[in-house]
Amino acid sequence: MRIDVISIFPDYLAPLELSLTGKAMAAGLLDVGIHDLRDWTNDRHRTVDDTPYGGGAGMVMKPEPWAQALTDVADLAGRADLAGASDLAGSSDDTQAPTASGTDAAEAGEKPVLIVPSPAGAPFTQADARRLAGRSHLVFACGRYEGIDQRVIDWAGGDFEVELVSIGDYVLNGGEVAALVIIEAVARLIPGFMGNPESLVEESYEDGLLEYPVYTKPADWRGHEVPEVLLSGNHAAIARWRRDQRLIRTQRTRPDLLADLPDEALDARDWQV
Ligand SMILES: CC(C)N1CCN(Cc2ccc(Cn3ccc4ccc(-c5n[nH]c(N)c5C#N)cc43)cc2)CC1
Repeated sequence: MRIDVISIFPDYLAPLELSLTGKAMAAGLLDVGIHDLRDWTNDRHRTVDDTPYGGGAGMVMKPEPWAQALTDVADLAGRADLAGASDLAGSSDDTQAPTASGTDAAEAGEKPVLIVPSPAGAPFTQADARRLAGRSHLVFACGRYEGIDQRVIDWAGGDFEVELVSIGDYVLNGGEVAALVIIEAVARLIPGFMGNPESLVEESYEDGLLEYPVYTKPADWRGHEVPEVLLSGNHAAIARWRRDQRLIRTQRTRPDLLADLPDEALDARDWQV
């Protein structure tokens, strides 16, 4: 998979080089290009914003730099000679060979997905992460100010599959944090990304239930003891206890998730809180 991120604060995306994402890049599972939108401006002040038509507070991001940046970045999956890409770990120069997936996708005519974090976006879910993990080229447009001129979104539909997404019902100052969240949620689902794929199976939101509580040594910590069943060695009882804990936790914290589950998933046994 290739991921490109365009932002006026490219350093915001530096955390992608850490931990698993960094390892995935080094392993060639993931190619990440971080781009400064100002590289596609033509004036001395590298201007990316202007006052809003119709008046109102704040500034709006100009369309032309975005259109030029997106056009160049869309080609990246198929070409390695484009300047402006400050590719992260695993390939610091611009001559990085395009990833097979990226090239194949471009040749196969698969459009890159343009993900535009926005307060007006559709809620981003685990199902979206799973879906996007199957794509070859994701491009993130990280806006700032009052947002990006709407005509960019309308224009981009020709070369991209455009998705406006929101990571939650709270207000951020820009799209970079959302891009980091979405990239982490997606990248960890790329085959080979997580050391132990088993750890992806019983996860919150994967099957509609929150995960069970976890414990480690010591068995008695400041008078708080580990539930006895977990020390019993009875794997069937442990599995049943964990399942019950997931149901109890979900009912307490996210009853809305229970409503979406098929009856057979709710287990006839007595687990109600
Ligand atoms: C002046 C007056 C009337 N109002 C002023 C606030 N306006 C809404 C408004 C609010 C903040 C921003 C800042 N911003 C710029 C790009 C950008 C991308 C994502 C997000 C974002 N916020 N929350 C999320 N879950 C997000 C995601 N994903 C925020 C972004 C942009 C726009 C509405 C108008």
